[in-house]
Amino acid sequence: MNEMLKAVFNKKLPDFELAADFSMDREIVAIVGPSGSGKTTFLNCLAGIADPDAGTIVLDGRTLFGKGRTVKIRDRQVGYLFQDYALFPHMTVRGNILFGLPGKPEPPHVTELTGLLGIRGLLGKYPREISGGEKQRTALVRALAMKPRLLLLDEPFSALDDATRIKCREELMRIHADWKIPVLLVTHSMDEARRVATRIVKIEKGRMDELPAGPALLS
Ligand SMILES: Nc1ncnc2c1ncn2[C@@H]1O[C@H](COP(=O)(O)OP(=O)(O)OP(=O)(O)O)[C@@H](O)[C@H]1O
Repeated sequence: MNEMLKAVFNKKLPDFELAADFSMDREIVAIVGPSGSGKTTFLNCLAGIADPDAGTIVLDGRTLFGKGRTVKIRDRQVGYLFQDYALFPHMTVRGNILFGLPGKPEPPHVTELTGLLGIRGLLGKYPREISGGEKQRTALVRALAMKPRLLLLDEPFSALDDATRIKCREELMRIHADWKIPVLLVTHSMDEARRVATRIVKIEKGRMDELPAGPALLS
């Protein structure tokens, strides 16, 4: 396996310790587990929002954390779609997407993504003027705008109605087929994990375990 991401680290949380031992290729891996089990903390450590107490995180051969080194968030090239989308309310869809990108002209891949996700007509609107599904698409384009080497999605579809959720999932899978970057998807839904991911990892009280693939085992 061509290992794109390897994360082996520990982080103390109030009630237990997150013990991450995880690696992945250019695939979609679902992270499941009960509320408060450490899923978001795991993503935060990968993104650089939180630091492990000890261990290493290596992405595409580059050490992001460990061996006396902590690469800053903005230098990690990790795209992160937060649980609540976290769009800036005072910025338009275009402003949100291009925030943090150097230079003003819209890069061609952003034009392509906004076209693919059908939000070109919304670029001048503000988050309060668009629907949940449109916010989700905007947040996804923003997470992809800086061409990340790793994409983290924290319950990206949970606030959407069924039809929009199915459409957004399909779009994600199409983008993944195109970009072929590793994608980590936190979800509460086993059904979603099974539909979208090639592997499923369960976190429970900070312990990670790979679940065997196969619908019968994933009820
Ligand atoms: N910055 C923090 N300070 C103190 N405690 C924290 C912090 N971040 C997380 N925790 C605690 O660590 C545990 C794991 O939280 P985390 O958000 O990673 O869980 P989760 O699996 O993502 O939960 P959910 O599914 O509800 O989003 C929880 O008990 C939480 O209260």
